[in-house]
Amino acid sequence: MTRLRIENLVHGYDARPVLDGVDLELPAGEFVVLIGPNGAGKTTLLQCVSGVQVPRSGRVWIDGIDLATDPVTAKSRLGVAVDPQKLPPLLTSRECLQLFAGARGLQAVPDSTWALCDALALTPLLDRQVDQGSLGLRQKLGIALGLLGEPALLLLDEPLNGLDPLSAHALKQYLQRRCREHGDTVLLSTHALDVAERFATRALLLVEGRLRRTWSDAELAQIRHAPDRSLEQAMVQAMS
Ligand SMILES: Nc1ncnc2c1ncn2[C@@H]1O[C@H](COP(=O)(O)OP(=O)(O)OP(=O)(O)O)[C@@H](O)[C@H]1O
Repeated sequence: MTRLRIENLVHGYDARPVLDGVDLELPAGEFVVLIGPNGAGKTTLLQCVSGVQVPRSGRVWIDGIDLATDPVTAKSRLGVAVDPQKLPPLLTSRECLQLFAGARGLQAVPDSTWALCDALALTPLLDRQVDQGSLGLRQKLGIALGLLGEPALLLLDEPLNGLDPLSAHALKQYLQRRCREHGDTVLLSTHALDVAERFATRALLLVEGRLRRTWSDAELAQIRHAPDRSLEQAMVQAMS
């Protein structure tokens, strides 16, 4: 089953082109890491898939549903981390989770979300008001809220920035499990190349709005097991 299909996606801001004809097809169960230099268009690409940006042209299907013609159903399959700046400041983290669960049509916050809160060391802080939490805490809450209800396609834009190493590791393991055990698909942008090397089943290099290079699961495994090779080195080669 194809979780995400993108066809000839073009987007830009004012007269400036940013995405220059992106084609992509991601099957169920893939953990895909999007890498590329600053300004390559990674956030813009994720925002075109999540519907935050309306592309100038091209099409996006989520679980076979056209984002342009049936955005409500398409977005119901999506999990997108909530921006820590946009969380309700006066609610506690627990109240935010309950509110978002209701908005997703759930009777209660699912056990899987509480388990993620545990893994991210968020549980002891759930009754603290959002505006009294650290940025890292708000970021963890934004991730837990975005992944609530076990959506099939998870879009995460630099989710590891600001997370302590233990929480970052727990999140990577959680995402890997979602892909392996539930057949969910993750598309995660990052500058942390170890995520691609150690956790991903595919890495994509975006340069100037175009997908320049893809590393398959087998290629990533080769890089992982060769002491003299690294994705950093492979990325530099692909860029030159
Ligand atoms: N809202 C916006 N209005 C105008 N230009 C924008 C906007 N958002 C992004 N851009 C520009 O689009 C280009 C791509 O930005 P984008 O944030 O998608 O890149 P990125 O690959 O995510 O970068 P980074 O790795 O630095 O986060 C950049 O030149 C950026 O300045």
